[in-house]
Amino acid sequence: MGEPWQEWTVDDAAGWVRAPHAGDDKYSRGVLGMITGSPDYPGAAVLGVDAATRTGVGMVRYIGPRGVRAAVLLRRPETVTVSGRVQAWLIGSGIDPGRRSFMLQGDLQHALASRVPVVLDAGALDLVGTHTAPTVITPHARELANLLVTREVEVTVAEVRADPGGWADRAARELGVAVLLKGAVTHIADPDGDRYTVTADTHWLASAGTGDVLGGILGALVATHHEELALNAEVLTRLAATAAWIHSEAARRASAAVDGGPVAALDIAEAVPQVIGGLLQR
Ligand SMILES: NC(=O)C1=CN([C@@H]2O[C@H](COP(=O)(O)OP(=O)(O)OC[C@H]3O[C@@H](n4cnc5c(N)ncnc54)[C@H](OP(=O)(O)O)[C@@H]3O)[C@@H](O)[C@H]2O)[C@@H](O)CC1
Ligand SMILES: Nc1ncnc2c1ncn2[C@@H]1O[C@H](COP(=O)(O)OP(=O)(O)O)[C@@H](O)[C@H]1O
Repeated sequence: MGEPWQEWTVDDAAGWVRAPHAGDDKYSRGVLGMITGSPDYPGAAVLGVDAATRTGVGMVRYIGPRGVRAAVLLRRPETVTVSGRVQAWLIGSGIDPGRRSFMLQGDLQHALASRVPVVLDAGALDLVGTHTAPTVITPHARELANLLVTREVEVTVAEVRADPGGWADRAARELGVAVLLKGAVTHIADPDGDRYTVTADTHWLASAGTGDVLGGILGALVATHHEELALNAEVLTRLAATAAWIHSEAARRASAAVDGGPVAALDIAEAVPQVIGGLLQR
């Protein structure tokens, strides 16, 4: 038996955000490398880069096809689109695993050989287990069921939806990585038995691209905590829970700003700095 599930609170989240200090520069704060988006899904890259930038990372290095780079730069001109050293990778949002170009395969191999912590999302979930760096995966129920089936664990989407905690936990043990299973209640588990939940405050979150925003928030938190992660890889689950909490709270604030009305993915990214400001004041 692992630990009981613990709902991640505002005070828990406040322990995992930090403001830069006088001695910092963009590199010491952490650089997030992102291999996301594709000609079919350029928006996923734009959403993830915007969310990561607004979470307060030192630099985002975006690696992707020319047209997607242009879209990213139009929204976030501070993004650097040349390769270089990074402290963490976010890989897979908006990538079709069945349509990886030769160039993309090379970029993926290079990223996964670099041994810095990795967030694997959407079209990169199949890469779990191909590298040794600390890893957190961010599937929704269908993606988790598909991934487990490829690893010879018989499970259906309906079964994952009926027992998300049990399957997040099982996946963490089977795959040997931290798992953030998305849903109205997000379950975060790791192979050592850490288990956290984040219960979404608003169901407006159930719309296209909000998962890409969550990936950006998490990637930024992982990059900015690279020093702690180098000492203790278990920190990944706490960063994942914090990312889910910030995401939920940003959606709540964005909806509250329109009297409880609908929010779209970019609205959530735009609310992130205020959420982080509030956490820093605690
Ligand atoms: N702006 C962007 O760039 C965005 C990019 N995104 C990126 O897209 C990629 C794919 O992610 P995803 O989670 O959407 O796809 P996936 O897990 O393959 O599920 C497909 C399943 O859905 C079902 N289905 C489809 N239509 C349906 C319908 N009308 N009503 C009911 N069911 C329907 C379909 O069922 P079928 O039609 O086969 O019966 C199939 O089972 C991923 O890389 C992500 O990052 C997204 O974040 C969005 C914003
Ligand atoms: N019914 C719901 N209520 C609240 N949050 C939800 C609900 N359904 C999904 N979410 C959240 O919305 C996000 C959807 O992410 P994802 O499924 O990856 O979508 P996309 O691929 O379109 O970005 C996740 O953060 C998930 O936890």
